[in-house]
Amino acid sequence: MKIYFAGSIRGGRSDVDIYKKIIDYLNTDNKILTEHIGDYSLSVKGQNQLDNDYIRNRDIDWLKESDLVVADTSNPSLGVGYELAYAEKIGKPVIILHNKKKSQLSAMIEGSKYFNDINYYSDVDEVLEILKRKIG
Ligand SMILES: O=c1[nH]c(=O)n([C@H]2C[C@H](O)[C@@H](COP(=O)(O)O)O2)cc1CO
Repeated sequence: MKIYFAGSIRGGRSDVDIYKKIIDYLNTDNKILTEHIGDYSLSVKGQNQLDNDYIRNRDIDWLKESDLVVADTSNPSLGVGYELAYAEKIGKPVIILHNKKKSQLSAMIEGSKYFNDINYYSDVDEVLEILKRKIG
């Protein structure tokens, strides 16, 4: 299955360690289209060697191509919010992962009936357990 993983870049990189573990776990039996999100060397500046319109159009193409969107919303990110709204608009299945110790999830996500697979976790073991249960 092709999975679009969404996680914060310019919104802040403090959760990169968790993104990397999620991506590595999911990549064993699936294809993660957005592996760069778990790259430790990618800073809060993002993929600055690329034009913003290139990044946006590439990511929307990947989102459309994916079978499933998995988003970590713990670190608020405009880009992740945009991707989630886009996924809702085109009817893509979405699994949301949210570290309850880190932040309160936006009402725009929690308040949308479309997002009916929101999973709260408190550490990396728990997030991997959730993915194992849901995806395998
Ligand atoms: O360089 C980038 N590359 C990229 O793929 N993105 C996408 C993927 C992430 O799921 C999301 C992160 O958005 P933000 O940078 O606003 O936190 O946007 C975002 C940026 C920078 O905004």
